[in-house]
Amino acid sequence: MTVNTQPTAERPDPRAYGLPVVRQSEIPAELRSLVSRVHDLIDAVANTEADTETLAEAARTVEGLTAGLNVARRQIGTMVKRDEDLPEEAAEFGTITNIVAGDTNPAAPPLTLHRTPEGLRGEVTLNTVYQGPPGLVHGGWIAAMLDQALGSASSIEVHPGLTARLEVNYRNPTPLFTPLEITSRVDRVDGRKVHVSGEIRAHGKVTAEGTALMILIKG
Ligand SMILES: CCCCCCCCCCCCCCCC(=O)SCCNC(=O)CCNC(=O)[C@H](O)C(C)(C)COP(=O)(O)OP(=O)(O)OC[C@H]1O[C@@H](n2cnc3c(N)ncnc32)[C@H](O)[C@@H]1OP(=O)(O)O
Repeated sequence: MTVNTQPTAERPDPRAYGLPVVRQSEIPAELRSLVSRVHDLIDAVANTEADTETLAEAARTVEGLTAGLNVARRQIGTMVKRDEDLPEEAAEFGTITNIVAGDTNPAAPPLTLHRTPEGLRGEVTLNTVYQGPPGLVHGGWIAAMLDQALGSASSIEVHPGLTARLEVNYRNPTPLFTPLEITSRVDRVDGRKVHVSGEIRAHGKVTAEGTALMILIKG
């Protein structure tokens, strides 16, 4: 997708870029169930010490399932429309396979962010699939979650944009298997430049802080 990043006052409609849009309520319960089970499967595969016969049988089964699902694939860039209760021009769009928050991505935690009077807030608990150092969240993944939270703050509060610069300060280790609170907000808007910031907290203590510059895309 080529994104034209000229100044604009109106929220862009992905359909104008030839991108299909799926409403969240249109995602079948069966697909949500499959995504959840494969999410658990990824964790099981990453950690299994099962015998080789069990592993070989699992590989054959998964290969067959993969072929069955690949008979019909979504277009790259398919978007999901969130906040369905909001008018079209105020709704948030995101790619349906987004690695941090995608509704249909079994590798995503997923992180769901909600509006608060201060900005956005979400909670997520990560397992060893997201592990870097022993028992801790991978630093790249911390950056990815902050990027998502900061980008969403711009997208929801101002206008969608692309990350031009992201800085992360790792203040304390971010633990696995612990509810993480993620917050973000818009600090300043300067034309097409949106300055955003956010934090990740565990047990109320900041583990990572992020600041970013988002450049607004044209609608
Ligand atoms: C289609 C439907 C849409 C729906 C959509 C929904 C999206 C829903 C989002 C959800 C949340 C996602 C969260 C994940 C967000 C990512 O992961 S985005 C992916 C990672 N980022 C990228 O791939 C961006 C790659 N970089 C680029 O494409 C281009 O450099 C940029 C950022 C678009 C800017 O290029 P440009 O549009 O040509 O802008 P340019 O004229 O160079 O600069 C404009 C201004 O910004 C300044 N600037 C630009 N870059 C920088 C920088 N790095 N440092 C400082 N200043 C800078 C310039 O100096 C200029 O300032 P002024 O002269 O106006 O004072």
